[in-house]
Amino acid sequence: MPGDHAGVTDHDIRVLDDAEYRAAHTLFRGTLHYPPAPDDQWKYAQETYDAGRVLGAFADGGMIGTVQSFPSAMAVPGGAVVRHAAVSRVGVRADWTRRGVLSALQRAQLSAMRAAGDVVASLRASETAIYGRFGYGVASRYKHLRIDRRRAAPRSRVAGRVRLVGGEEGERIARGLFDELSPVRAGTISRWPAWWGISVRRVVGEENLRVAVRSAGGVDDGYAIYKVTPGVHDASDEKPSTLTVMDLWARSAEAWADLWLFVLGVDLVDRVEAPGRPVDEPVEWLLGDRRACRLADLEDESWLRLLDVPAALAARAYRSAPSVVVAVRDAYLPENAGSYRISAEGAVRTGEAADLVLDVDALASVYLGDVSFGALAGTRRLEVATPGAAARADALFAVDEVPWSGTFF
Ligand SMILES: CC(=O)SCCNC(=O)CCNC(=O)[C@H](O)C(C)(C)COP(=O)(O)OP(=O)(O)OC[C@H]1O[C@@H](n2cnc3c(N)ncnc32)[C@H](O)[C@@H]1OP(=O)(O)O
Repeated sequence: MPGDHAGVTDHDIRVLDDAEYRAAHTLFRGTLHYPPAPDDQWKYAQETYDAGRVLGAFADGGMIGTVQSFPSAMAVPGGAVVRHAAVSRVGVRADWTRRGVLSALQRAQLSAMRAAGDVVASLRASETAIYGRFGYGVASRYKHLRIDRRRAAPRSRVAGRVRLVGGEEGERIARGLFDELSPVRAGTISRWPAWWGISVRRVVGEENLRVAVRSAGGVDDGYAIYKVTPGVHDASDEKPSTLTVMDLWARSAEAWADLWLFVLGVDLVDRVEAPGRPVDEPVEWLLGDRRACRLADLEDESWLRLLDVPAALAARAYRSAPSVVVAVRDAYLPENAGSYRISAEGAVRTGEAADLVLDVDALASVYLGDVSFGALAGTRRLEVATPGAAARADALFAVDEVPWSGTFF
């Protein structure tokens, strides 16, 4: 497959074999300005390379760019779960950027993922300018909470039992609970087995991760993975002792509250940081002083790509409301382009005139319910051909819970 940006065809794209994964890993890390992974890190990273899912771009006899994806599934509004590719490790060598190498890699990867039966793909973007052109739209956001633990004054105490579980047993319990609790909320995904190795097991020794498991009546029903970075309390160089919540999932509101009360109760901690949390998580309501809990950041989380638009539209549920015809443009996967009639019964292709016209990245942004058609119309991200159509679409696409992924990759 030759590269095809602005007529440039000076590089080739192909699927890598396992002898080439380490070079791809080194290339990607280099684009993020990291040195090659040492052997003890590579041991975990190499398990995340899947046959057929890693592409490389080649020129002058060497690798100049790479992309890959992990096999996963994603929950969509209404509770259905669709095949999902978690796209990651996107990089082009600095001496080959802005010559269409990523564009060619994207074209090849998008087609390959669709052909393999993935319905959606998602990624976490290093920069916001990169992925919209390839059809990815922001479809969920997360918040980063920063809690002054010494002011927080929790209003209640742990009601069930929370215990620290070390080693393999802690990971085993966390994985079991996670697999039950995700994918469930729209936007949540399944984690591929190697995720746990590289994101948890590798980090346990390096960063002193702790796994807290909550139970009631002898049944485990939630967990939190956290780490504590001891502070410095010299008058000249004050740094707070910080507990960071890495992962927290619970089967019930009771379990959720207990896990938060537990982390807020760990001694010799000044600050609790919780990045990557759902936008609607009501932590401040647990506290006597709600101002101890600050919103440190609100960021784009999932950049979603609808690979198979008819399948993705058919998979999600719609509310009862008058139907609407949506026309979709898709430059990279033209088989998705066309009009779809969306009603409470589902979504079907149609030849009827469109009420709304939008690009596939904008469709991805409304798909899980994070933003409304009305908001996109107001910001000129979609064309309204029939007055009132954006409100009709919003009634159909309405969701009860804001989408969230909760898995960083
Ligand atoms: C999911 C993840 O892995 S996120 C990590 C992404 N990787 C990085 O951030 C590592 C550092 N950056 C890089 O490796 C490269 O700059 C990449 C991969 C982001 C882009 O690769 P390139 O080969 O330069 O992209 P390519 O030449 O195909 O660009 C296509 C278009 O996107 C634009 N573009 C690409 N990257 C950027 C960027 N970082 N900022 C602004 N515009 C960009 C180009 O200008 C071009 O626009 P045009 O079509 O109007 O000319």
